[in-house]
Amino acid sequence: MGKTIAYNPLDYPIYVMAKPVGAMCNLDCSYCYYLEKGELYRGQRSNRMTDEMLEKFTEEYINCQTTPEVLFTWHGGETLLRGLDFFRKAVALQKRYAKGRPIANSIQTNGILLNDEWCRFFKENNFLVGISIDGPEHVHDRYRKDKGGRGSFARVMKGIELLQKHQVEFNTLSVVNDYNAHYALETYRFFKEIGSCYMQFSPIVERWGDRPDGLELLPPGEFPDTEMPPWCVDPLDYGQFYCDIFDEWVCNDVGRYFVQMFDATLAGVVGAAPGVCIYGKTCGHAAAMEYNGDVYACDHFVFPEYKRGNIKTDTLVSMMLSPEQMAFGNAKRNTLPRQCRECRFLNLCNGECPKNRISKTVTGEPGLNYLCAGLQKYYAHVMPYMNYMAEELKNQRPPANVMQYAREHLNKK
Ligand SMILES: C[S@@+](CC[C@H](N)C(=O)[O-])C[C@H]1O[C@@H](n2cnc3c(N)ncnc32)[C@H](O)[C@@H]1O
Ligand code: SF4
Ligand code: SF4
Ligand code: SF4
Repeated sequence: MGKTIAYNPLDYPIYVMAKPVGAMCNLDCSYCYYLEKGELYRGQRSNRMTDEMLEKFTEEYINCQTTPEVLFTWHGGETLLRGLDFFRKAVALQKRYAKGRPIANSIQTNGILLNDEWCRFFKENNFLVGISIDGPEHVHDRYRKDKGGRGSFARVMKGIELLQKHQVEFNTLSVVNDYNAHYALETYRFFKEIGSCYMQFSPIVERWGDRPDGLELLPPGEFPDTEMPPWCVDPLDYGQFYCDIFDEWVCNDVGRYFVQMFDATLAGVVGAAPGVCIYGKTCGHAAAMEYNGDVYACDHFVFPEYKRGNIKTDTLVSMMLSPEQMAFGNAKRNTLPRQCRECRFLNLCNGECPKNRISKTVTGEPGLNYLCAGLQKYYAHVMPYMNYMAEELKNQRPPANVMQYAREHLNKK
């Protein structure tokens, strides 16, 4: 595909998560889906984004946004390994090409390399920092280890203390795996204690396989009966994890702590957009760009068959509006099995993420989400409280009123 369209002609948001470094990290988390992507770039001289690529991306990314504000999202590998100078250049380039438009930056990191200098930079430039931490020490260190097999908890906590010292805005990103699924309340309370007001919990759902390109984790649709790594979460445990956290949240924490899943569910109940692709009707708006400019359908679909092109030869708009990418995004809705189409929670769940649709329905139809049983358990559990909050919102009263109702109701159970 040649470079044709440079400006976005549609009211279609385009997000591209950029990777300043490829599959390079100072940790070696057992469950990491990303480190093996180095196989796709074997033999390359470097896996760091060049300054030229950064400039090209910055200019084009700003120009293709239809909203006044432009949000840059930086991910890795370990994002901070690209060094502070790179991000100083990034901010300078953003200023140059934004021509007065507001710019926001969010960066995802394991937190190990944070020091005073990084934190000052984040504070001065208003970065939102996402920190990966799975819970208290025994939970976090279960899988988030370094290459010598040592847990990384103490180092991450030092990083969080530095962020707090410099008053950098941060949120936490955690996985839900076979282990911490059983420590829901301990994990949630730990995050409250360390001052994480915005929490996101992502399930681990992976399958092992043997692909000719050297990748060992599979996209959906391939090798249906293959083995799952032991750190994957059981669907019902996943549902219970959220139910346990919800009960504490709905009695005490509404309006003080934000859990992405609860916000998305409430949005669905009031008929608003969920704010996160996973629970949306369609997806495909958020691509991932490798350090060398290769663009993939989504960060969870970095496989050669989902590559949309390279920013050196194709524009972001032509890649994001390509028939393949549009079909990818619409497939989220168009390939739902009957069980989902007839599900009473469809408008909230929308079949969750297509990456996790690796199971079959009771009638043997493929494409059911692996987490379905847990999702149903969660939605059934929270519905009375979500409906209560929706009613309060409709009557222009604070949704936090639900706490009184929930305390009375849950205590009776
Ligand atoms: C791949 S890392 C890259 C950024 C950085 N190194 C970090 O750890 O935050 C991004 C996020 O993906 C999560 N993650 C890693 N492997 C995963 C998997 N198999 N399933 C779901 N999330 C995973 C990590 O815990 C982390 O929060
Ligand atoms: S720190 Fe991030 S990139 Fe590194 S191994 Fe862990 S999850 Fe993967
Ligand atoms: S595949 Fe999943 S993570 Fe990727 S855009 Fe779609 S819903 Fe979001
Ligand atoms: S809860 Fe299960 S059946 Fe219902 S929409 Fe979600 S995945 Fe489909």
